[in-house]
Amino acid sequence: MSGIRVGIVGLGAIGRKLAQALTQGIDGLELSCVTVGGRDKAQAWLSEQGIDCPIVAMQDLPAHCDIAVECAPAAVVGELCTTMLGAGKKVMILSAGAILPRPELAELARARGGQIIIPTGALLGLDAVSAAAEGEIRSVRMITRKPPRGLAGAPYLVENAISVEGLSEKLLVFKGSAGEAAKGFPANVNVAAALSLAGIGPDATTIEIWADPGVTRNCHRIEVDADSASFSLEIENIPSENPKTGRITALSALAALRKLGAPLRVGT
Ligand SMILES: NC(=O)C1=CN([C@@H]2O[C@H](COP(=O)(O)OP(=O)(O)OC[C@H]3O[C@@H](n4cnc5c(N)ncnc54)[C@H](OP(=O)(O)O)[C@@H]3O)[C@@H](O)[C@H]2O)C=CC1
Ligand SMILES: O=C([O-])CC(=O)C(=O)O
Repeated sequence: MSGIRVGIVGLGAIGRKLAQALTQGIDGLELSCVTVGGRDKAQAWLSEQGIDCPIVAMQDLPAHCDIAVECAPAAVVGELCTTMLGAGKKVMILSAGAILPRPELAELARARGGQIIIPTGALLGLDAVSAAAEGEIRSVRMITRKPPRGLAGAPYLVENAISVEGLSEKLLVFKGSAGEAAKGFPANVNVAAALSLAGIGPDATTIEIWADPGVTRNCHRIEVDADSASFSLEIENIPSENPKTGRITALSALAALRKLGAPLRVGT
C-alpha cells in the first residue's frame, strides 16, 4: 500500500476513529505512525484493534509521515507544528484555539513550504465564511450551548469560580471575543477559533457560551452578515466518548484528509 503517509497525534476520541478508518482503507492515504500520551494504553488499543503501526516520538514524526493530524491536548500544538513545519511537512490541527496566539507557525509554514490545515471540525459553514471573507464581512457572531458536563473544568470557569454543576436553567458562562474564549475554554470551543480564522479574526468574532442542562448535544449557531450574503447556520453535535467532543469532528478530519489528493474535490 502507498499514498500520503498520515501520522496521528493523540489516540483519544478523535484519533481512534481516524486510525480505524485509515486502517479499513482510504484511497490514497496510509496510516504510517502514531504519537501518543500513554504508550502502554495506546499499544494495548492498537493491538486489540489489530492495527500494526509504529508509535513514534514527536521529533521523529517528519521521518515517518507527510502529514500529522493533531487530536491531542492543545499543549502539543506548538512543538508539533515546529517539528513538522520546520521539516516542510503538513499538519492538520484540531486544537485550533492553540493556533491563535502563534502567528509565527504560519510564517514557519510559509518559509519552509509546509502547511497548517484546520478542518471545519465540529462546526459548519466555514466554506461560506471563507467565501464571504473574500468580500467584506461586517460581523460574525457565534452562540454555543452545551450540556454542563461538556464545559466542566474549563480554565475560565475555574478562574472565575463559575459552577456548572446541578444547574436547573441555562447559564451564560462567557460572552466575548473568540480569542478570549479560546484561552478560557481550550478544550471546548476550538470551533470558535476555526470560525474566526476563516472570517474576520479572533478579536472581531464574538461568542456566547451557555451551559444548558436542557440540551444533550453540543449546539453551535453562527450568524454572519457580509456584503455578499447574510446567513445563520446551526449544528447539534452528538457527543463522542469524550463529552466535550462532537462525533462529527473525526469525520470532518477524515473528509479533509480525503480531499488532500482527491481527483474530484467538492467545497472550498
Ligand atoms: N476543531 C474542532 O472542531 C474540535 C477540536 N477538538 C479538540 O481536539 C483535541 C482532541 O480531542 P479528543 O480526541 O476528543 O480528546 P481526547 O481527550 O479524547 O484524546 C486526546 C488524546 O491525546 C493523548 N495525548 C496526551 N498527551 C499527548 C501527547 N503529548 N502527544 C500525543 N498524544 C497525547 C491522550 O492520551 P492519554 O489519554 O494517554 O493521555 C488522549 O488519548 C482536543 O484538543 C479537543 O479540544 C475537539 C472537538 C472539536
Ligand atoms: O470546538 C470544540 O472544541 C468542541 C465542540 O464544540 C464540539 O465538539 O461541538
